[in-house]
Amino acid sequence: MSEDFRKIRDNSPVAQLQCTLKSINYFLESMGKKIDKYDLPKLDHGRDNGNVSECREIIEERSINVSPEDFDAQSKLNPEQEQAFKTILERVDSGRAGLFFVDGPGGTGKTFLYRALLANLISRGMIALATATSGVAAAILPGGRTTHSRFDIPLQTTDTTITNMSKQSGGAKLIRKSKLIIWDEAPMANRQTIETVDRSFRDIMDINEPFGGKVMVFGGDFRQVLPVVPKSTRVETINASLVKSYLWNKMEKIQLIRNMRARADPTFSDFLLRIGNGEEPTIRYDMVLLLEKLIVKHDGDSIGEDNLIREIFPSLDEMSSCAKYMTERAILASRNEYVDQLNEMLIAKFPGESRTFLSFDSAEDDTNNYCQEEYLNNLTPSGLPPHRLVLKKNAPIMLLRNLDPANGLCNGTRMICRGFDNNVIHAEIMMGENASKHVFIPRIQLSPPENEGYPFKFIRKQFPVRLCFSMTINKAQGQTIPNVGLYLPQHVFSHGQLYVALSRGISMSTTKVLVLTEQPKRKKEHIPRTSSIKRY
Ligand SMILES: Nc1ncnc2c1ncn2[C@@H]1O[C@H](COP(=O)(O)OP(=O)(O)OP(=O)(O)O)[C@@H](O)[C@H]1O
Repeated sequence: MSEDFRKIRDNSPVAQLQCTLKSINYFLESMGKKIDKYDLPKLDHGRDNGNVSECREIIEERSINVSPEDFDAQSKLNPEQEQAFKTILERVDSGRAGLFFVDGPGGTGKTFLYRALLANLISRGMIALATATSGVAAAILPGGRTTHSRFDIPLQTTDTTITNMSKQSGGAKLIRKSKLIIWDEAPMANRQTIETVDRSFRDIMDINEPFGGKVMVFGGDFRQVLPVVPKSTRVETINASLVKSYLWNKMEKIQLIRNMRARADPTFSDFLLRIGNGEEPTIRYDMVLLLEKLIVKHDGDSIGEDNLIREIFPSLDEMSSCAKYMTERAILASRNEYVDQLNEMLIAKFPGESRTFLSFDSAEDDTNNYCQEEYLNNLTPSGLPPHRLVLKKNAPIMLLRNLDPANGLCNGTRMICRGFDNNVIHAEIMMGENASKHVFIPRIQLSPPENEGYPFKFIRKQFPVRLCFSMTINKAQGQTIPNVGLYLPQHVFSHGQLYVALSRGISMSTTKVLVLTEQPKRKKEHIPRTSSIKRY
């Protein structure tokens, strides 16, 4: 690693050493560890290594390769995408400021458009940054990073906060050099987070214009999931939305309208659009009727879950080692407990010998030992791996931490478990720019977020992964899943959730829904059992 830094012009041995230590520290911190705990030369935290960081961050950006498909995307754009592409490129080439919002229902090709833009600028030697609110959305963009890690945004933002990037930092230098910055899944971000970045950019650029006069492209779909504000009312959630920001009216809106994901099945894409826009008529109790073709049938003799699994994962035994087969399918559910239940069923059916990895759980500051280990083992905080992690070779797994975003290891990255040892998992990345890359995942210490509400600091040492035959609807946002199942033992939480889940699919015949909730009765019309879902 230090070799990389040696190549940098004017880098003295001391700076080279500090650079290397800083890099190691960066990786260790992402695993919840501190460099000071290791027998290494001392890292000078106060040192201004802006030059060095600049080089590291800019070198990283400059090393992004444009894939031939992304380059070709420019010639495949549909008319609305092409218009957007031209408008944004003209703004970049003119050197003027630009603030855009690309709005389009799921599958209308927002990500496709970003990839075409990035390919064009990067291949002309410019720096164009791809960021997204969620790790999953970031992982499918070339060089994609979460906005939190890219802009060093504090966890708690207010109407006055700024980011942790200093004006001299490498991050700030990267911003100054960037010709275009993309922020995907912006509707999922709290407006204060976006405003915090705006204030920082004005400071970094020394220009009191939105985002310091940069060309910014925000994008997303307000029909999908909105910002998560813990324990908030509906009004508070709406107030946290980007549309309530002083920036919203300044954004030039670009509309994409054609569903490119489900373009081969117009009946399905029209149905999705009606669900997304809230135009699908409700029957009773705010329910919408799902088309018969989507429904997985079950009766007293068959267990619905088994039928759903068979629909989405046919011939599991023969296909278990095929990466393409695994990438193209998943069952979505609204809650972690349902996801766990389906994953347990699927790993039991999956061929091969299983290995169980138990976590080491502890409670910090619990000197009287009130928290028994057994109790801690039973806790299932969101975002943490299970205490009992059962793995098999070739099973699909999902990463739960941003271990190394620059190399595609983000919270939400889907991988295939290719092997394991006591303290390491060998995995192959399934999606995005880093697909097919082989990586090693260590056991690390993980804690739930502060607002999870435990009266002690809970620490779990485990591999930061969970099985992902099934995943939560939120985790699937932004992905195309050609064979998608939706498991609904209870009604979805929100209208957006149903829409996100269904719009991952590409056609009616490869999208299947298992509804186990009680159905409302209608007097005259026959409503197939299991065909309606509550909507808010
Ligand atoms: N112009 C196009 N030509 C061919 N395929 C396209 C085109 N635009 C999009 N696609 C394909 O359609 C699918 C959906 O596109 P994409 O993921 O970009 O949509 P999105 O608007 O980002 O969706 P979401 O909101 O769900 O994240 C992808 O498989 C993509 O490759």
